[in-house]
Amino acid sequence: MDDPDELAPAVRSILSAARERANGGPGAEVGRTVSVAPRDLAAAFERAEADGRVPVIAEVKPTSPTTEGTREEDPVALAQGMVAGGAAALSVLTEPEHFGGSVDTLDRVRDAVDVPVLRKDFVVDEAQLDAVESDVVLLIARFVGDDLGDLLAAARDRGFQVLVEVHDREELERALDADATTIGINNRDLAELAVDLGTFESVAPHVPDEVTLIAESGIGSPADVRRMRAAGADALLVGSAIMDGDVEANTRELVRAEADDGGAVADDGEGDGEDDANGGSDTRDTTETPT
Ligand SMILES: O=C(O)c1ccccc1NCC(=O)[C@H](O)[C@H](O)COP(=O)(O)O
Repeated sequence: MDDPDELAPAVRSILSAARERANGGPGAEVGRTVSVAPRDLAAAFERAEADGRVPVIAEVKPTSPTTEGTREEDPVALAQGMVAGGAAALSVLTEPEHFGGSVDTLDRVRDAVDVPVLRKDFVVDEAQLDAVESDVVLLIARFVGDDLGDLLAAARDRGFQVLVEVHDREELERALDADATTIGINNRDLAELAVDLGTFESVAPHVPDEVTLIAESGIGSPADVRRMRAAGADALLVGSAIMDGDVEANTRELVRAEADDGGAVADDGEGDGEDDANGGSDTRDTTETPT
C-alpha cells in the first residue's frame, strides 16, 4: 500500500477506522462467511443501454469528507427515487464514521430495489467482506496493495462481483494482473481529494475493451456524462451530484444525457473525444494490453 503520509488526513482516518472494524473494534464484522447470489451488473448496464439510458450507478451517500452537512432522509426512499430516475445500479456507502453509511442501510436498500447494489466501503481485510451481502464489492487498489489478488479471489469465492478502483496507470496494471474484469477509474485523487475528469481520460485508453469500465467521481452534469462516455466509460458512478437536491430528477437528467443531446452522436472521426457520445468504446485501446 502507499505511504500513508501521502494520503489526505480524512482518508488516513477512514483507513484507520476500517482497520479497527476489521480487527474487532467498534462496529466489527460478525463471524460468518457470506454467500451471495448476485444480480448481474453487466446485464443491468446492457438493459440500460437497450432502452436508451446511460448506465449510471447512483450512490446513496449521506455525507462525506468533501460535502457539507448530512442528508437525513430514509436512504431507502432515496434509493427508490434513484431507481425511478433510471439508475441501472446503486452504490450504498456502508462506512459509518465519515460517510454516514451502515450495513443495515445496504441491507434495507437491497431488499427494496431490484437493481444490483454495490457496497461502497474501504475493505482492507477479508473479514470485512462478511459484514453484509451485496451484488458488488469495491476494492481500492491503492489501499489493498499486494493483497489485491487474494481479496479479489476471496470476494469472488463468496459470490460477489468485484469493482476494482484505480487512479493511475500503475494501479491499472495491478488490477489487470489480478484479473479484474470490472474496473473503476476514480477521478478523485485520494491524496489531495481533488477531482479531475482528465484522470479518466488519461487512464481509460489503456484499459482493454473486454473490461467493463466505470468512470467514478466528480461527474456533475450531462456534459460531464458525455465527456466520460466519449472517453470510453461503459458506466458512471455518481454520488454528490445526485444527492444534491431531488435525487430522482438528478438521476434522470444524467441518465438521459445522450438522449437529450439528440441521441447517439455519430463519431466525428476526429479521435478527439469531442461529440462522440456513442458509448465511447471506439476510443479505448481494444487490442493491446497496456505496456
Ligand atoms: O467523496 C468523498 O469526499 C471521499 C473522500 C475520501 C475518500 C473517498 C471519497 N469518496 C468516495 C467515492 O468513491 C465517491 O463517493 C464516489 O466515487 C462518488 O463520487 P462523487 O460523485 O464525486 O460524489
